[in-house]
Amino acid sequence: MNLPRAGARLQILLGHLGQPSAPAIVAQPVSGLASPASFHPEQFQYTLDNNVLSLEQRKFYEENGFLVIKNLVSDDDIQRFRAEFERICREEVKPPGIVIMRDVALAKQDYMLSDRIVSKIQDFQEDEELFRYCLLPEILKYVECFTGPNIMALHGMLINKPPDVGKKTSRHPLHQDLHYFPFRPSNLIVCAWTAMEHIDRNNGCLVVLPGTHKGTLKPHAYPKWEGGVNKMYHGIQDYDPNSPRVHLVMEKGDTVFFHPLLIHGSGRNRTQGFRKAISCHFGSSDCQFIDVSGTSQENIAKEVVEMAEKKYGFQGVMDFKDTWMFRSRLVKGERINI
Ligand SMILES: CCCCCCCCCCCCCCCCC(=O)SCCNC(=O)CCNC(=O)[C@H](O)C(C)(C)COP(=O)(O)OP(=O)(O)OC[C@H]1O[C@@H](n2cnc3c(N)ncnc32)[C@H](O)[C@@H]1OP(=O)(O)O
Ligand SMILES: Nc1ncnc2c1ncn2[C@@H]1O[C@H](COP(=O)(O)OP(=O)(O)OP(=O)(O)O)[C@@H](O)[C@H]1O
Ligand SMILES: O=C(O)CCC(=O)C(=O)O
Ligand SMILES: [Fe+2]
Ligand SMILES: [Mg+2]
Repeated sequence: MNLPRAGARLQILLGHLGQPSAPAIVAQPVSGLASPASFHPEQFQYTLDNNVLSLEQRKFYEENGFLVIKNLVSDDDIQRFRAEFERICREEVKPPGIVIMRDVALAKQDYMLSDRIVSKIQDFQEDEELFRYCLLPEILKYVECFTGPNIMALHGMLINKPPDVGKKTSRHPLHQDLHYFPFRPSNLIVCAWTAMEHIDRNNGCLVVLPGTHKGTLKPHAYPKWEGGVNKMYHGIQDYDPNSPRVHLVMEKGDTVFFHPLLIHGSGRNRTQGFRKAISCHFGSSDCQFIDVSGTSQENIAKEVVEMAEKKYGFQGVMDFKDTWMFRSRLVKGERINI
């Protein structure tokens, strides 16, 4: 078999295929995390006991499902991520495993690959320069409040939201990131998302529906948008249109941590600039894979497996769980289940 460059982890994965896989657990309702040492054990379900968050911050996350930390990532680091992103767009470096996405409205313009057509890069775990983001102590310090000490980087993205060409394709429909993930419990997963410049409603800031992390995972599908929808940008069909929305205005370096059930999206970019953010999903390595067969996640599982088969050029050997197994990397503590 022609092994892809995605590296050792994929080889290890393939070596294990055909052997009995780790038992999958079935999706279960989210139960509260025991927090024996907590002062108010019954109060905290979404955060772990720690000395990092103030009581006020902890209560805010519990209630709202997100927390913004101002000025967390330095200008120097952001400059380095930007420079590496530009190198990748110019194809000066080609990190294995990376997935480059163009906006659907720009896809058919056959420009050379450049930072003016790339809307997002996914899976930068093999790019040591971008992966530095997932290792930053100031990020991990907060991540640990949600995941505990054994931390996996599950998925990195650098988002380069393009100016909207008038078709509104630059929007990201309202969704829950958990839709993409075959592991649980959800409370041990968190996204860190850092603004790489000033971001507000003009260039398409993050929009969140506070408190929705207390709900369940909703069915997702492609929104019926006239101007087209980007590949895999599934959205929630039946969200309450009157549910209060918060537009997160952020400065360069500000970082929001949010729960994978929090309903969020991002609006149209009305400026001529490419709005940049860098993010990573983290999870506890104590999480366990679930079998998504027969659940609302079946549609995305099928798409991701098809994409992975296309990318790596073989069929029928990978399932949804495998695609996640070889992309994730340990960043702190010990690797246990995932
Ligand atoms: C294991 C490897 C797979 C990993 C995949 C990544 C999985 C991501 C899941 C993680 C979720 C994390 C948490 C939440 C994240 C929420 C999201 O961001 S979901 C959005 C993620 N989507 C992607 O990452 C898509 C990745 N992009 C691609 O794979 C490609 O860019 C592509 C969209 C498939 C196009 O690739 P390519 O074939 O190289 O491009 P072309 O040859 O130019 O076009 C072919 C064909 O596709 C049309 N097209 C191009 N771009 C898009 C687009 N953005 N949306 C829709 N359609 C697109 C193009 O028009 C061509 O069509 P034609 O009819 O065949 O001419
Ligand atoms: N018709 C729609 N269906 C589904 N999601 C939508 C729709 N219109 C907007 N959204 C999503 O809802 C979120 C919030 O939209 P909202 O209109 O409040 O803000 P915005 O689009 O960011 O700002 P503005 O309306 O000023 O452009 C965005 O994530 C957007 O992608
Ligand atoms: O537009 C953004 O930066 C957010 C995108 C997002 O929510 C996602 O990719 O999961
Ligand atoms: Fe998201
Ligand atoms: Mg709008």
